[in-house]
Amino acid sequence: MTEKKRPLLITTGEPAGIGMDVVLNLAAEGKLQDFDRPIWVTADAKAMQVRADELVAAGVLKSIPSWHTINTDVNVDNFDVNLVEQISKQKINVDSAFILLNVPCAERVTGGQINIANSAMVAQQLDIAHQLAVNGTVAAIVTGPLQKSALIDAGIKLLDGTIFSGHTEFFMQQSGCEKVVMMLANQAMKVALVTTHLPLKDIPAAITADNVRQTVQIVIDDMREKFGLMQPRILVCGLNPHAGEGGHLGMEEIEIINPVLREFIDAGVNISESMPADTLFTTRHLANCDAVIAMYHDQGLPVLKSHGFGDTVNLTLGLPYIRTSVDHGTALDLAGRGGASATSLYQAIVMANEMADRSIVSGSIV
Ligand SMILES: N[C@H](C(=O)O)[C@H](O)COP(=O)(O)O
Repeated sequence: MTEKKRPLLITTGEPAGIGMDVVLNLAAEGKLQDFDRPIWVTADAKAMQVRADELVAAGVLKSIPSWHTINTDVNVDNFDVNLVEQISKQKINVDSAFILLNVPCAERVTGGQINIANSAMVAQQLDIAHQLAVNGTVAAIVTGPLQKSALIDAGIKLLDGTIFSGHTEFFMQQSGCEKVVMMLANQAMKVALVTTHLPLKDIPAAITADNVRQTVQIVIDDMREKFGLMQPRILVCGLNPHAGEGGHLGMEEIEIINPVLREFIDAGVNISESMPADTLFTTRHLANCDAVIAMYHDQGLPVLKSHGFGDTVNLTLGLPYIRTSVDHGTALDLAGRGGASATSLYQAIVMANEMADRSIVSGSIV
């Protein structure tokens, strides 16, 4: 038997949401065994069992998939080494769909009901994921949905002391990166963002030459490294309607965005100057483009999601490891009841697995 590759780690995120449901759906369909990598999943073991029972009772799962539970304690020294040793000593049934890393909740979980007493457990899953990925114990992280407002209400902060605004910012700060890029991808297009989770009023000030330059460079680097596209064709949205209409509808394109883009064009990169977003996102342009860079979240993502919500993957470029994610939220009304689609999670695992395989071939990660 050939040795398996390094594991992929899935975080189930908010326990009251559908994160556990979609993992169970894939496990029950045997789809977690499509990969020649072990699948590790962070969740509360008791809540996972209850959720599986609920999904069987709801007729969603025909039977409960088999998994193997390992208790985790992120506070012990060499947490990741201990974990690998613990797992290697266990006799794990080959039919186990996944290894569950038990991250206990403070209070009992009820599907659909957010309880901020359990938000620390959500953050702990991200801590575990970061540690295991940054040390190379796992090949990639695939994140399930969390409820940002619950973490904020629980007072959970990012490393820099600001409120919790998303996985993207969390992993960026934990990794000590000055800048990462949020990209969402589906069959129709890939869209990267210069700014992420900011109020609309704060966006113009965040469109600086440095920010645009760093975003473009990270997109180029990761299109090469993670997608194997050595000469990516990139189109860039302006900030203002009509990309500023020659300065009549805003000056950011003339003063900030285009000068930076011309640096890349002069260096031989296949990238546009800023284009009106409404015409950029038409079939004619998208047909000749590998990635779009949008200036802000709701300039790019509604277009992308309208072309494949449910089959879209969210990924973070510029991190020292691979992180992909589902495109949907916690769908509290569906937790434990059925109706949650696991297609985005599956696509996120497929993409993470392909990226991990590509990094082995290119030799950038052993
Ligand atoms: N902007 C993301 C989306 O539209 O899917 C979502 O808010 C998740 O963000 P994080 O991956 O940073 O949590």
